[in-house]
Amino acid sequence: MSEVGTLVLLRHGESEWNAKNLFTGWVDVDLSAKGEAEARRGGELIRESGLLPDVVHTSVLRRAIRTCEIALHAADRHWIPVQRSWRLNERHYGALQGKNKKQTLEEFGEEQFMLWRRSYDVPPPPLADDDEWSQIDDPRYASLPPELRPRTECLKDVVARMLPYWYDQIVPQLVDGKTVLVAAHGNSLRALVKHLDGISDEAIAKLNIPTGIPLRYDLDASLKPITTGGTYLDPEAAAEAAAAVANQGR
Ligand SMILES: O=C(O)[C@@H](CO)OP(=O)(O)O
Repeated sequence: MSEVGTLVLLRHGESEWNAKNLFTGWVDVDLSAKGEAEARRGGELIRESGLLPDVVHTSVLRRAIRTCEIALHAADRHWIPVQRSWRLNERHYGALQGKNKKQTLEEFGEEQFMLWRRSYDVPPPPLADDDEWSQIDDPRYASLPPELRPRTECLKDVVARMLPYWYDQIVPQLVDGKTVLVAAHGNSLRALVKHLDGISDEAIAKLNIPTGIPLRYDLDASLKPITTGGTYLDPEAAAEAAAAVANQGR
């Protein structure tokens, strides 16, 4: 049992671009039909486990917002308060946004591909402002000062922009004893898990988070996980799906 509230992490269900094997980042794609079903199943797992969230946090991207809605509907918790922040967005994938993962692997080779995809501190080249997949004119980021608006990010950058939200918005609710659901993305959740579990910059490269399977973290009074790595509500499906994420591009 947690000494504070319980944290539940949920990566969005499969997106249309996950299905097409495209780097996505801040591009605002929808869920695929399979992703909608995964989100529903995620909500059912939440309901069956009795882990009923008091509050939910999402990114400002459609795939996380819709996953949250579908899952909470299935869990009969559609009415809880929602907070959204760009700080929970997927990693901005820079010039890789919109590119096919397999073609990128073939063009640049395994080493460069994995550096861009999973190294802690090597960002892809920046995305040009006039690129069709740029978010530079997107009204949802209009109030962000220029120095906070990424044109590319590595995981280290995601940790740096996500942590203020963790400390200011999520931690106070956990300390208050709430069950807090965070519906976000593969790499923004990797950033959070790295922080929670104290994973090294090298070891984080091997961690992949599957779509649509809730990951429960019980925390002690100092916000450290009681079980390192947390517990997936469907561990077998999570192991299989995480291996599939690791193999994308092949
Ligand atoms: O394309 C992306 O934005 C992410 C998540 O789908 O991909 P990856 O797992 O390759 O970091």
